[in-house]
Amino acid sequence: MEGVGEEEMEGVDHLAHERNKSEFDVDAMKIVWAGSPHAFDVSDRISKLVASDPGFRKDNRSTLSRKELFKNTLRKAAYAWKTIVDLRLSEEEAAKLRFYVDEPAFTDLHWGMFIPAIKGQGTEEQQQKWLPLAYKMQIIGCYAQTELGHGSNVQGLETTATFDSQTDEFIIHSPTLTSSKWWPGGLGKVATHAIAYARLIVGGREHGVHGFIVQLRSLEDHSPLLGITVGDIGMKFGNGAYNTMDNGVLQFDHVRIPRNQMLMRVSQVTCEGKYKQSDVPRQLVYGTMVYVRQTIVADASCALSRAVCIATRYSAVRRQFGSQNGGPETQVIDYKTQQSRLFPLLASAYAFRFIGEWLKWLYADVTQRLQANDFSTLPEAHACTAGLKSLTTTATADGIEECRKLCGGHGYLCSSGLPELFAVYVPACTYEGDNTVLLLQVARFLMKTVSQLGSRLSSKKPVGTIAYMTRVEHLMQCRCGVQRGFAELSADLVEAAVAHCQLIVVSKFIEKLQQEIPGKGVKQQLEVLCNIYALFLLHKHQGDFLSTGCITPKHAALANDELRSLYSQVRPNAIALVDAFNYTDHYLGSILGCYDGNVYPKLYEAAWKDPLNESVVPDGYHLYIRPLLKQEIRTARL
Ligand SMILES: CCCCCCCCCCCC(=O)SCCNC(=O)CCNC(=O)[C@H](O)C(C)(C)COP(=O)(O)OP(=O)(O)OC[C@H]1O[C@@H](n2cnc3c(N)ncnc32)[C@H](O)[C@@H]1OP(=O)(O)O
Ligand SMILES: Cc1cc2nc3c(=O)[nH]c(=O)nc-3n(C[C@H](O)[C@H](O)[C@H](O)COP(=O)(O)OP(=O)(O)OC[C@H]3O[C@@H](n4cnc5c(N)ncnc54)[C@H](O)[C@@H]3O)c2cc1C
Repeated sequence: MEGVGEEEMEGVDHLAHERNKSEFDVDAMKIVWAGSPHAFDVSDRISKLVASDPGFRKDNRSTLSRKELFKNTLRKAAYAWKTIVDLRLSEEEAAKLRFYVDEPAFTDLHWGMFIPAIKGQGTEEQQQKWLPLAYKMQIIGCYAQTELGHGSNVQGLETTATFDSQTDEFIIHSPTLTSSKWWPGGLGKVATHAIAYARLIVGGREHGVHGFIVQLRSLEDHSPLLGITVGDIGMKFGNGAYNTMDNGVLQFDHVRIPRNQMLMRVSQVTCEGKYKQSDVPRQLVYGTMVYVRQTIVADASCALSRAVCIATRYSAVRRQFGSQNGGPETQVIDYKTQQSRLFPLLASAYAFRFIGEWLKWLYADVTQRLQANDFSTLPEAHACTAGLKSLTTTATADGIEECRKLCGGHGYLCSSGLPELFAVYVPACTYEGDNTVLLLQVARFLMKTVSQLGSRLSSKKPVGTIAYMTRVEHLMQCRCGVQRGFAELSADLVEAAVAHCQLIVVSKFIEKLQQEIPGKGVKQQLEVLCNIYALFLLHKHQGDFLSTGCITPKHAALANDELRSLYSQVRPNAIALVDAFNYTDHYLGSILGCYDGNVYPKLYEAAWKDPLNESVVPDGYHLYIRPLLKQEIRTARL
């Protein structure tokens, strides 16, 4: 372009000066972030494969109508599946490919809930029948639990499954409007089968909510089967965003299914109509939700790190005020206020990465124990997955919005990638369990633990977390001490639950640092981030900590001074710390966050691609504006 200055030239790394400041081995940190050299290799290879394939382009999403958007999502899902089959990708590589395609779609629920539900709650025989069909995508499944009238309260679901011993079948029925299944992803237009949750009725007796495999649509022409009314529930928050997903509505009108389509690992119904409850806790029926909650924690670190990567790179590019004698203005990343807003989010992204790793281990451990009928850690696993899902999704949703604000006006452009990221992400605070409802589960668990163990919740925490542990105990004692009911104190108990989850995140970050971490300066950077995460929360909740007496106002002031010092230590490494996420520009989908930092020319170029700029004179000018300008409307009205 005419008069393009050096600072606007393509192919120049406008963040090179920032990258040269790094005090640690970025490639080694990429391995830490990915989890292992193998995980890094898979991630790196697959993200570049997706980024380089025009079949996965996503920069046009905000200009498509809902129907065009949805059809494009189906195209991409089919294209992704073809790529997986043609390249013979492994399950791990296929999951990474769906992740980097970065579009909410029916496949999320097919792979993320339908298959895990059959694996977790189906008998061996049921797994052998249904899993091969599901793995080959010869059936497409969804997870149909929530209803119009009930979501949080699973025991309040109204759909019925009545056993007919004459025909050895269950009759699945929606007795009321509010029993209509409502929200299941993939249900609206695509799924051929559902895991439907219904109240089991055998011989006139109710046995609570169980899961059933129900075919919804013909595998020949995709038409709904007899007794099935199904459709999409309509537009959701944001324009593109989650509207690539067909969240659906479903009504059953006395739909008959064979008895062997009730998921029978946890409990069984015999052909004689006998209900048998295995000697496993009934809550295993909820096992799929526990599984998805732990994946959502890992996903939180991905979403938050994307937003932080965009905001950090742009904060290093953006200059505003502070020019000395005509020199360059100040990079906004150098302002202490920008650092105090941005760097705790950078630290949180790493903290959530490591807690996600630990939770994955905890879930695998509890699953292994369940196989040996050892249910001893199930309550803790439920409380941890519920609480950490709540904590990390709330912090991530708030963090993405903060990153948008950290980018000023340009953060509000779709081309920044932040509005879409926020709109796609925020339902994570609701789905898989409303965050408050889940914290109440944690509060119940804490109450039980306090009553069993006395005041000390657990001594199994690293030294650095004594203040955090004392805070939880103090919050619990203040609430449990008084003789008022759980409901009356629930708002306070939820605060104690949050404090407990923050204690877990801090202690697991500290434990991570006790491991061998290779790479020049890598461990030192993580120690800085761990201290930022811990001290930022201590500063934010210092009222709690001061009331425990385990820190004094002087300590609180020192902590704040230390935070500022830590921000200064992060500053030269900030760009390298977000480069370590190893995101492609395609996956980031953000002009503000592009790797080379060449923001302004890209913003300017993108503007002209907007359909509104296809004509210089906009549609509607001659009909509405010209008459206005020519006073024709005014005289006409007179
Ligand atoms: C890749 C990323 C993107 C992923 C992309 C994903 C796309 C979107 C996917 C969204 C899919 C969905 O939203 S699927 C639908 C999600 N729906 C939900 O999460 C519903 C949330 N509600 C529930 O989970 C339940 O209703 C509860 C836990 C809130 C209440 O259940 P309840 O049956 O009434 O039980 P309650 O009386 O509270 O507790 C009885 C006892 O059971 C225990 N208990 C309760 N639940 C459990 C459990 N799951 N596991 C073990 N134990 C449990 C309690 O601690 C208690 O123990 P004790 O105290 O007696 O010892
Ligand atoms: C994008 C998206 C995708 C989804 N996908 C699926 C899916 O694939 N399959 C599926 O089955 N479901 C799905 N859902 C449904 C989702 O799981 C439920 O919406 C969620 O569990 C919350 O339940 P609810 O809607 O009944 O909220 P409610 O429980 O009605 O929440 C409303 C308010 O009531 C409060 N509240 C409720 N109970 C209590 C209590 N006991 N104490 C204090 N406060 C309380 C909540 O905190 C909240 O503030 C999806 C939802 C969304 C938004």
